[in-house]
Amino acid sequence: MYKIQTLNAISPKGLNRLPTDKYSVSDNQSDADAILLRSFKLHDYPFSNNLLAVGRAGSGTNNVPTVKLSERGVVVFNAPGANANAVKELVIAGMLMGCRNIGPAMNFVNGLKGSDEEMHVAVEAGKKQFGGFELPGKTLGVVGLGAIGVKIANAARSLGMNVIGYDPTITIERAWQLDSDVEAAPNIDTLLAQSDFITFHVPLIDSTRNLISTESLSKLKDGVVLLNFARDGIVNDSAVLAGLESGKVYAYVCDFPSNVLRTNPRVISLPHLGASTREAEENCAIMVADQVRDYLENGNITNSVNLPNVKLPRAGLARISLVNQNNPDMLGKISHVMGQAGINIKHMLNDSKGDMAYTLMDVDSVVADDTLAALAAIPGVLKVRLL
Ligand SMILES: NC(=O)c1ccc[n+]([C@@H]2O[C@H](COP(=O)([O-])OP(=O)(O)OC[C@H]3O[C@@H](n4cnc5c(N)ncnc54)[C@H](O)[C@@H]3O)[C@@H](O)[C@H]2O)c1
Ligand SMILES: O=C(O)[C@H](O)COP(=O)(O)O
Repeated sequence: MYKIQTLNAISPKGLNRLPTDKYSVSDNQSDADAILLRSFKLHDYPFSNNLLAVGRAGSGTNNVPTVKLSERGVVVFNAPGANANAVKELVIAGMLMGCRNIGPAMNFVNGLKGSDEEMHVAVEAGKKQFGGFELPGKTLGVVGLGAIGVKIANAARSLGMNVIGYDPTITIERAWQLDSDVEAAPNIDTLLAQSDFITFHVPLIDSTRNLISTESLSKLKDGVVLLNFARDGIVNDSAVLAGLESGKVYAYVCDFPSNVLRTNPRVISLPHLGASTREAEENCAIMVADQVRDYLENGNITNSVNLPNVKLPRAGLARISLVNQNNPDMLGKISHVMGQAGINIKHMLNDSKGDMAYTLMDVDSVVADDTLAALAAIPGVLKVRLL
């Protein structure tokens, strides 16, 4: 029986992929084999020695201590693209809310008093304060052309916007998905200087902190609408405040409220709602549950952020799975142990990702405990399982 610890509410559609005869799923599990979570901050979590996998039912993994887990040979999965449409829809809504002054206009109406007749008079007299502008012909800058950024760029094109994108590490798959009229910015400064709207869809890492800062503010067009549905810290709140006060920034729409900006009338703050649709929650939960299950039962890895994709159809009597450091001669040492035990390797797949590597072997013999112990004793081997 595999023990699964949930640390956030995970859609039952996903949890149902883990059959009850093989899986015990609970929010109060000791010695879990796997953890499923959303935005729970895992950095100080006491991991059990049994832990094999962490499944983030979502995209961003900055709440997961991936380096620490890699050192323990734990595979970290996420659900790339599974909530991208939900974020795309909210960003399009955010652009419209920003340029049509929907937040201040709603506050104005909520503050009206008197009879309906008096209200109608006040509405007609007051509405001119909230006149806005339209999307077609304006330029949207998309920073980060991954699962979400590409969808937003394409949607904005279909709304008649010009789109400029910046992503120095765009994948071939995403580039194929991108509308051919999306222009590639050679650097972020070009994008900042040309855009009427700028939206961020990058992970929070050192190089993406403060992409909008007091220094970069001067590079923006006057009256720009900024959107941050990526992470707190990518846009600097004090810089936005200065931009709003000077008129450089027309509106700021974000998913990460702060006290500096929350009550500013030109700011729309949402409670981290980007992925909170029924569809996205189900997609993420199903994707991550399937991936974790395939890893626990078959050793196959799909969509891991710290290990390579390795998938091998089952063949043979037994399967050995090894997580190891990406050091020279690891395969030689592994093959040597198998040879010493007189075990012929029927199929073998090995691949690496950064400092980590992964090996799957199918064999036609019974594998004794001392062979597994000899594999585990190879310096650099972090996890060995017989499946
Ligand atoms: N608000 C929400 O609820 C919500 C939902 C999903 C994702 N997110 C956030 O959005 C981020 C992006 O999500 P995604 O699913 O599109 O991820 P993704 O991995 O598919 O795309 C991220 C893209 O950013 C690019 N990138 C990395 N560094 C960059 C840089 N310095 N400049 C420009 N581009 C850079 C990468 O090459 C990649 O193409 C996530 O990491 C997460 O933090 C938020
Ligand atoms: O990175 C993500 O997928 C989002 O920020 C969604 O987070 P959530 O699952 O906590 O809503």
